[in-house]
Amino acid sequence: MTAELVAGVDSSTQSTKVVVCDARTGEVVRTGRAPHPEGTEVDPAAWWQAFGEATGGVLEGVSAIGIGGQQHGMVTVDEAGEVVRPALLWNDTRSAQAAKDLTEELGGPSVWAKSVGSVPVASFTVTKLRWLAEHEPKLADRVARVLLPHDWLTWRLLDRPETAVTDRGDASGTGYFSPSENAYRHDVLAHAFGGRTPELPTVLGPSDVAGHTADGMLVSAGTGDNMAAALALELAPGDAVISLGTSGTVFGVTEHGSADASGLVAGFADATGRFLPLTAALNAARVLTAGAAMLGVGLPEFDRLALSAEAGAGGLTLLPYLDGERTPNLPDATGSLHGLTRTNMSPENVARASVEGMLCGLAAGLDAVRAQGMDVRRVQLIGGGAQSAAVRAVAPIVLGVPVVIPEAGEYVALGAARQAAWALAGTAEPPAWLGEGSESRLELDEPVEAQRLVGKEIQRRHLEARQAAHGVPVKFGED
Ligand SMILES: Nc1ncnc2c1ncn2[C@@H]1O[C@H](COP(=O)(O)OP(=O)(O)O)[C@@H](O)[C@H]1O
Ligand SMILES: O=C(CO)[C@@H](O)[C@H](O)COP(=O)(O)O
Repeated sequence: MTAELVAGVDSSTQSTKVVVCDARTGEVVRTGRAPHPEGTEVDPAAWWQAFGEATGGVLEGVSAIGIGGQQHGMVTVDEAGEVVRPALLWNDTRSAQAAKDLTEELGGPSVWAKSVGSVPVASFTVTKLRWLAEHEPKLADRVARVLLPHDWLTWRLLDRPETAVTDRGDASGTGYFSPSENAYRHDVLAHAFGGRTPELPTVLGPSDVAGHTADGMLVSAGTGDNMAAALALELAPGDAVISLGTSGTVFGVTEHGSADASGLVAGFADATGRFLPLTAALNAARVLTAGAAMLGVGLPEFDRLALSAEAGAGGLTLLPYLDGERTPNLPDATGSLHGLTRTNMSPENVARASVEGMLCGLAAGLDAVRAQGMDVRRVQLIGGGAQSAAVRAVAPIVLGVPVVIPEAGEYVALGAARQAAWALAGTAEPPAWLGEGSESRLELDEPVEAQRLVGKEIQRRHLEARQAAHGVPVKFGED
């Protein structure tokens, strides 16, 4: 008997990735991939083209497909179904002032955290709509529908039906959806968008069917990329994920939603009906690629340099805010290197400080989700940056908890495929895909006590440098 096949798509910041899996076991039988253009403002047509390239020749015999996508991006569509302007992505910081204004206008951080689970920063769709209303009002007037990247791709795949769809996970990153009430806050949207009330996609349940393509493929609801990764990893209580892609995210699945008035933790929904408290840094894997480019080497040599330096980089501390920062909320920040001396100024130490600086931001994220009541006993490290040997060596030291690397895989695409298999099966629970396969996870060496102390010292220096350069208060261990 031939296996029934499902496909999952990850339309992330830098590329589209596709996996085709056996619907029963999750075994990957085919893959595809295509790059996205650079920039924080992208014509969605480029994602559609990348989707076509990545799926070309790969979807034969596939019964169902699900799309996971980068969160928050603002896709605006007019009455005729045409895109009004290029999408503003999650890492576009031009709406930072709009985020501040909206936070004040609608009652302050705790009111926002209680009503939509998160305090808006420039990443959230709602702030991008405010920016559009203020800076491009004529274009704003043309907007008939607002979609997220995964909503728009699903809608295109279904040949632009009258009603577009989304899911609770991705909707929770808009800033106008309440994960605890499971309902849009149309009032918040109208306020932000100067009284305009564009149509929003219908929010489907976790295993609902969005529709069928012209050639009969079932399409599932799809979700945001972090929610899709959580679905693939079948997270248990005590498990946190750190994803090192363009963004550096820290998240776990919880039964109860979070409402962090400090704004560090976003109180998202997950893709199973539960919740996904998450911190997101703007600077992750690209800190390593930028570091390697600056030193004039490739990634393997960059890793070798970082690994040949001592832990602590001879006293160098890199604050890696190369693209501004979101957590902490420093949209206009730039990166900086602290503690340079004639003795420690070497390529090895700079490479090491880049890896340590990136991971210190994520360690602060772990402390923030813990402060929201998340139990963190272990970290699963995923995303492109988790392939780095230097990251694998430094992560256990800086994060201070056991770290595992799941078997190499595209976890966002796998989660989207698992959702498609779930919708296809029509069962109460998603198919169990990990089973025995999870044994192939790589458990990284746990640090000895001396390394743990060095890790704490590296983090202390990071937080102190951050305070000195950006005035963010040091709350070591509970940041
Ligand atoms: N071995 C490696 N060392 C460091 N970074 C890597 C390595 N392999 C891939 N990357 C980086 O990972 C990033 C892509 O990761 P990915 O999770 O696909 O990102 P995104 O989901 O944001 O598109 C790129 O910046 C790439 O340079
Ligand atoms: O904004 C967030 C999470 O809130 C990002 O995590 C985006 O969802 C993009 O993810 P990557 O493309 O970096 O994986």
